[in-house]
Amino acid sequence: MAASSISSLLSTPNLKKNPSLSWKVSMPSAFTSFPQQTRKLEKMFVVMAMDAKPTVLVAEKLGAAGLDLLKEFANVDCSYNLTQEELCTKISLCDALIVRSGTKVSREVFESSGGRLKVVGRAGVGIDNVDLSAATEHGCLVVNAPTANTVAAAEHGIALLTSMARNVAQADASVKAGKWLRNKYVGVSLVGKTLAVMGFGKVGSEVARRAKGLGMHVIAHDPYAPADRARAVGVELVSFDEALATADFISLHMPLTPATSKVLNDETFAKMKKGVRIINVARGGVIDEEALVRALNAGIVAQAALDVFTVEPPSKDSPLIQHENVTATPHLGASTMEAQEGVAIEIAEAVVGALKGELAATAVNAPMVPAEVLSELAPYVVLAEKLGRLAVQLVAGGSGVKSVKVTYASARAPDDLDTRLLRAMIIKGVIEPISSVFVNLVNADFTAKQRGLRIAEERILLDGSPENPLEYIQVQIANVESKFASAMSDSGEIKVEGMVKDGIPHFTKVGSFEVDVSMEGSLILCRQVDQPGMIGTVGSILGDSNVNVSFMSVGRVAPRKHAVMAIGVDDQPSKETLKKIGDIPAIEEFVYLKL
Ligand SMILES: NC(=O)c1ccc[n+]([C@@H]2O[C@H](COP(=O)([O-])OP(=O)(O)OC[C@H]3O[C@@H](n4cnc5c(N)ncnc54)[C@H](O)[C@@H]3O)[C@@H](O)[C@H]2O)c1
Ligand SMILES: O=C(O)[C@H](O)COP(=O)(O)O
Repeated sequence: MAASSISSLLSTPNLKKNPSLSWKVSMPSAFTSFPQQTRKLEKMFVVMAMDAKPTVLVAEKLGAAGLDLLKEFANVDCSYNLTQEELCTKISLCDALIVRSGTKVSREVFESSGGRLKVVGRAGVGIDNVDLSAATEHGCLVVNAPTANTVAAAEHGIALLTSMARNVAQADASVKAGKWLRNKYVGVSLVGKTLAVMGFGKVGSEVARRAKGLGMHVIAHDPYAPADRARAVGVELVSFDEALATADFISLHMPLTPATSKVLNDETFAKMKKGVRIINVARGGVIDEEALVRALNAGIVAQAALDVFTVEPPSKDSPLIQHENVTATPHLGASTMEAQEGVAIEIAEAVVGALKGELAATAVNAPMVPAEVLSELAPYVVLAEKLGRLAVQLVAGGSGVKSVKVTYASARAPDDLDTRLLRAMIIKGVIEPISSVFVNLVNADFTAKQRGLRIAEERILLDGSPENPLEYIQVQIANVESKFASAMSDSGEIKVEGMVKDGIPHFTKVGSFEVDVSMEGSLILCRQVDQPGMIGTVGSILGDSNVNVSFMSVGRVAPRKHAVMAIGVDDQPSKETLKKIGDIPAIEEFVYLKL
């Protein structure tokens, strides 16, 4: 593939005004639907012959500066507090929709749009309220505003920390009720106390800076953050268990992902210092709320200050909300004048740009590249992203994900294979599973740099026929510990490798073990004593749990020594099923990875 054809991937498609029509927008967008990697690539050139301005539905309050920007370009319908039914009715007349966290943009909304909806703008960071798969399948771009409310969220986290420590909310309510209970609301000091920041990203690092200013000793847990970045602000990165065991205060700032769902639960509360205090301005789902009530009643947790909840708004009668040691705010982390003006401008610019057919740096399910360019690279793009996902999920700790080395083995001459697209997808695969950031072709290198992630690329020129772009791709992550020791190379890096077979991405090597598994669904890796019956034993456990196996392969360095079994599964096995596999005597280690 000539380098020049790739450069067009990074350019902004020109908007062609068609004089024959009052307005014509061509939005070149080709989405590779990663969840269905084998899905034939679809080229979706959306042509909107517009006799009038596009219509933008603003379904939640948006700052005036953003509304003014939108009105210069489109008809703007501000309709708040719509029911799902009302939203589905209105959306069929709209070209763009802007929401915050309070509107569920479900598959039904995209279906009701009838193909007219071209972009959804999330005026904030988290897009867990938007059905991304449905958006992509319906050719709808999703953009967000990932940075404008960071400081606001951090300030709210500090506000909750300090007001909780001094019982401000409870004391205020009692004074307003005509009481004067000075002895009841004796608080605790912050200076010298230990704050554990769980998730050292944009918000978490800003909270850490402010807590240091309050004289607190700040530690952080974030398996993926570079240690030197934490040290730069006087924060020590520690293990999850160490954070729980030593913190006087715990502040949550990780995204809601399958790995962080209910990460605070009965088991982890039991590991905390008695009397710990919890702050959550991330996502409600990272806490098992019933377990938190139990921990509060048992005195394990002295107080909790919560801005986010698994169901919003929470029930007024919820035991958590009604608990006297809980301070609650209605998801106010981003609710400052300044933050709301910032996200409003950011999202308005992104939505207008998208309607003009421009690639947006804050696109979440970005249009990858025109189909004709991807037609040759499509399976390798999916392979690259999944290898990145595989590698980062194996990280167990260490000094953070700072250095990723990518090796491309190809018989193609260097200038006949532009790897920028593959590089972007590997960055996407490494960052997205551990962050609320969404990586696309436009922002990949910026996002990596922002997180202190260095990507080194190497080529191996192979002999043989150059008909295939690549023989294999290898991804290595250095200076980290691995959840699966067998994934470590002889030189101490996590190493995974893959190739494309018959158009399907295959996982072909982990550490020094050769395997061969189609990269569909999810993956179980086991290292076991190489002996007869292992495939059957593991297969039976999965079968008994109704988990369908898509692929199974065994790699070994020498017979009757050790082997690695790689099992592709269509469904996520339960924790109990995975435990049964781990309990097989011959299984020395295993790990479950979502692709
Ligand atoms: N309450 C609010 O109004 C409000 C406002 C802004 C952001 N948020 C939420 O706060 C969260 C963080 O936002 P951000 O902008 O800082 O995101 P970010 O992506 O910058 O930071 C998230 C950090 O979490 C880390 N992480 C991922 N998995 C982890 C794990 N298992 N354990 C520990 N750390 C882990 C990542 O490495 C990353 O550094 C998001 O969920 C976002 O939606 C809420
Ligand atoms: O993810 C975010 O940006 C915050 O949760 C803010 O959500 P909001 O826009 O509903 O305030």
